[in-house]
Parts: sequence; structure tokens; C-alpha cells
Amino acid sequence: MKIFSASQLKEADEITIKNQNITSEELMERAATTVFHEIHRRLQGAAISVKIFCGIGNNGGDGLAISRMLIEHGYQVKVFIVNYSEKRSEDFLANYDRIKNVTRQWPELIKKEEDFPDLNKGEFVIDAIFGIGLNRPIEGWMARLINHINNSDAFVLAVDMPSGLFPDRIPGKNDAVINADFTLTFQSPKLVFFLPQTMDFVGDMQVLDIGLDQNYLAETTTDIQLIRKAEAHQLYNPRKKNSHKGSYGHALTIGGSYGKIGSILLTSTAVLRTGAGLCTVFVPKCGYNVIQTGLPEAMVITDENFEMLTNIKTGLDADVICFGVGIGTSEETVGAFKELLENTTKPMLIDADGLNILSKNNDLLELLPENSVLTPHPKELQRLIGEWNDDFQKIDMVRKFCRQYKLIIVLKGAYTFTFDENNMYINTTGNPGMATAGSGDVLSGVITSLLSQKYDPLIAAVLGVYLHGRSGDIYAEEQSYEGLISGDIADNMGRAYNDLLRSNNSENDK
Ligand SMILES: NC(=O)C1=CN([C@@H]2O[C@H](COP(=O)(O)OP(=O)(O)OC[C@H]3O[C@@H](n4cnc5c(N)ncnc54)[C@H](OP(=O)(O)O)[C@@H]3O)[C@@H](O)[C@H]2O)[C@H](O)CC1
Ligand SMILES: [K+]
Repeated sequence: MKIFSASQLKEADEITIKNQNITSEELMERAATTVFHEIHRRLQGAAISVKIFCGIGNNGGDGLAISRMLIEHGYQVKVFIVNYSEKRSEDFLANYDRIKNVTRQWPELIKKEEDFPDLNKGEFVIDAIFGIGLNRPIEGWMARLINHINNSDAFVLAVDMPSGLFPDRIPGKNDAVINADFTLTFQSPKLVFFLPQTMDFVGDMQVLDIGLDQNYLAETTTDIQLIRKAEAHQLYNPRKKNSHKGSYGHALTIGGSYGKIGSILLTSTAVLRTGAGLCTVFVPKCGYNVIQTGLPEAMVITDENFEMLTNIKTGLDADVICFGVGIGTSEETVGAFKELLENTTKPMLIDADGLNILSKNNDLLELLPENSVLTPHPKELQRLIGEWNDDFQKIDMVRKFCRQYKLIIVLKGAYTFTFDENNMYINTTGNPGMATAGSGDVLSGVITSLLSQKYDPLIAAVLGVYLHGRSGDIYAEEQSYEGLISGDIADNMGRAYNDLLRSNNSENDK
């Protein structure tokens, strides 16, 4: 799913009005109707107190139209106009007028702190103060109103965006932003819904289709995509009946050190669970028995050293190399990595201490084969590319880094982002249970496996991240977040595939 910018959405708005021959007020009515239906579906006419805060722009206009629809359906609604300026939008005014037809209770104007209504636990607050039009921080009594809403125990639903959240930049530390429990957003999720610095304002989120011009949506390119089941399914290559283990590639996983052999065992298990034909594991001697016992399906070659990697000689012509989990950063291991890079042109995935070695030895970056996949968590990324001021700058810096070294970066987080030179893909699967030791080692194995199965590196990364998250979700749906350990993610890969395929084969699937 494309993630459009605020200016693209405004453009889509205008084109829709023109091509569908409707007024902007009619489009607003359509948008408000989608929100009303969602609320009505959930509340089912419940007798709870609804308080709606409407700005004076089009987000406020939406709020007024939603208010009217709720009143018409018998809800107990109190409407407040957050009257921060006299520059009311036309569609706001039209809806301000129309609400008269359904209630004798004229909306109350809020112009100062004394006008704030009490907000109580169990009440339902709708935030329609600002949407994508916010272009400066909210100040004065309005900021205090935002805090008043945030400090209440009411349930807060944001229309389109939590007010105070900018579509294209990070609010300042002391800026007032609505802390929504739920956000119903129009047509396209906004990038800030997924950034670590802003995602917590959004609560749960749902995208509402308001029927913007189909051609515009199809033809307009964006460099940010959301990866859900539908998109992931399109990336999947079915296995051929007439195939053998050689058809799915031979992965070489190199990693581990004394006390950290478990990491490479997890990675290699994930390689095979994700469908690679063969896996050879290269470990220090101390890892030999562990791997042979823990993963009898793999082959093992050992370093001459007992505790760590010092000299990587495999004599193997593997299809893909995964390097770095559990290796430490000793000088000998750095030397071995350098030699490996000088002698390989195979697709590579680098993780964990492999990344830390790259951070300290920038010359090695030049040796990475084109389209190598790097899978840092934020700390490892910061060591690689330096400090950023905020999440937008971070995105710019990662893109530049990808371009400079021709790499694919998988930035792990609550929403994992995959970058290539031009695009960014935001993953939607995964859960807090996956914040557990070894989860990243498993992801490295999953992506390595897809690389070995000849998926294009970008696709291997995007699909791998999706499947890894889905596997964790499947575990958590049946068990719990807390009980999840990373081996479970590898063990559930089969179900993640099954889920990806089955759901798209059934008529009932969305
Ligand atoms: N295609 C769609 O997605 C549709 C969206 N709709 C809804 O429209 C809003 C966007 O409405 P818009 O009127 O453009 O913007 P806002 O309502 O968010 O803001 C109104 C004006 O407020 C001013 N502003 C901005 N920041 C501040 C601030 N900190 N303090 C005071 N005032 C501020 C600004 O005007 P200025 O001239 O003063 O700069 C804004 O223009 C969208 O989010 C949806 O809810 C349509 O209903 C349907 C189609
Ligand atoms: K809002």
C-alpha cells in the first residue's frame, strides 16, 4: 500500500472533485460517513457521552459532519468548536450550518481555558481539531486544551491524524499533541504513524477508503510502501514440483564464538525452516557439537580456532553468505572478515557484530558485494551512519548510505523499515513479544534463506521481514507475547508461509 504525502493527498482531493464531478463538501460528507460508520459499528448505539472537538478548517468540518450523523442516530453528542481563528474553511461553514438541522443545541465555542468542558472516564472524545493541515506547533490555550484531553481518562479517537502531529516533521519535545487511543485516517496512512518518535500518539490505526480518484492513486508514485499480506503475497515465488534441493540454494552461515554459538544455531535453523535447500554452518571449533546436535539437517565446517573466527576457509561455492551473529569483534575476527570480503562476490547478509566491525573499519564497506543486506537495530545503525537529530533525518541518512555503498538496509524496530537506494518499505507484522534475545539472529536466517532461493535481495529483505513478523504473530495469537522465545519464530515459519498462501486463496479474505 502506498503511503502518500500530505501534498499528494491534497492533490488527490482536488482531482477527485474534478473527475468525479462532486463538490468538496460532498467529498467531506463521504469522508465523514466512513468515520461515522466505523464509530457506529463499534458503539452500536451505546448510551455513552460523546464529546467532539472540531477545529475551524476541514478537519473540523469532518468533525461537524460526523457530529451531525451521530446526533441523527441518537447518540448523546456535545460539539465544541475550537475557535482558534476567524479563518473558517468553506466546508467547515457549510457543516456548521447543517448541524442546526439536527439539534437545537448549538455547538459551544472554546476560546480560552475557562471554556474547556470536564472530561470524564468512560466518555468518548473525538479529536477533529487539526488534520494534515497543521503547519506549526499548537500554542497557548489550544495547547492546554490538548493537554486537558490527554490528561482525561476519556477514550480519544483522532480523525485523520492526532491533532498536533505534523504530516512531515517531528513535533518538538514540548509541543502539544493528542495522544489518541485510535486513529481513523483517510485513504492512506501517514508516514509519522510508523516512526519511533511519533507512533505512540496514534494508538490503533485504521485506514478508511474515501474513494479518491483511482487513477491518481494508481499512477502516482511514492517512495514509501506499507507491506501487508496483500503486498507480501505478491513477492512470494511458489516452489516448483519439478525441483530438488539444489533449486533452493546453498546458504553458508558464518558466526558464533565461545558462549554465543546459540546465535548461529538460531540463524541456521531459520535458514532451513524458511526453505533453503542446503545450509553449511561455519563456526569456531567450540560450536561443532552444538550445531551437529541442535541442527542435524545442517553441515558444519569449523575454524582452526576453538573460541572465535580467525580464518574462514570453507572450500565451498555457496549461493549466499550470512555473516556476523555472535562473532565478537576481536582483531583476528576482523582480519578473517576482511579476507572473506576480498574473496567473495556472492550475495551477503551482514548482521550484529559483523555490522559493528564495519562501523569501526569503514574501508570494509567498499568491499561489500553490491546489494548486500545489512540488518542493524537502531544502535548498530547509529554506529554505522552516525547520530541523527530525528527520524526524518535518520531516513535521509540511511537513504544516502544505501546509495553510497549500494546496499539494502533493514532497520529493525517496532515497525521494521527496509531501504534500498530509492524506496522504503514499512513492515506491518510483528509484536512486542519479539523483543527478545535472538530474534534478530532468526531474521538474518530468514532473509539469508530467501536470498539462497534466488529472491532478489530487496524482495528477500522485504518478504523476510514480513514472514518473520507473521511467524511471531502466529505464535503470540496462540500463546502470548511473554512466552515467545526466538526459536519459536524459526519454528513457526511454516505456519507463516501457510498463512500467507491460504489467506489469499480463500474468497473470504480481505
Ligand atoms: N483527501 C483527504 O484526505 C481529505 C481530507 N479532508 C480533511 O481535511 C483535513 C485537512 O484540512 P485543512 O483545512 O487543509 O487543514 P486542517 O483542518 O488540518 O487545519 C486548518 C488550518 O489551520 C491552520 N493551522 C495550521 N497549524 C496551526 C496551528 N498550529 N495553530 C493554528 N492554526 C494552524 C492552517 O491554516 P493557516 O492559513 O493558518 O496556515 C490550516 O490550513 C484532513 O486532515 C481531513 O481531515 C476532507 O474532509 C476530505 C478529503
Ligand atoms: K484530528
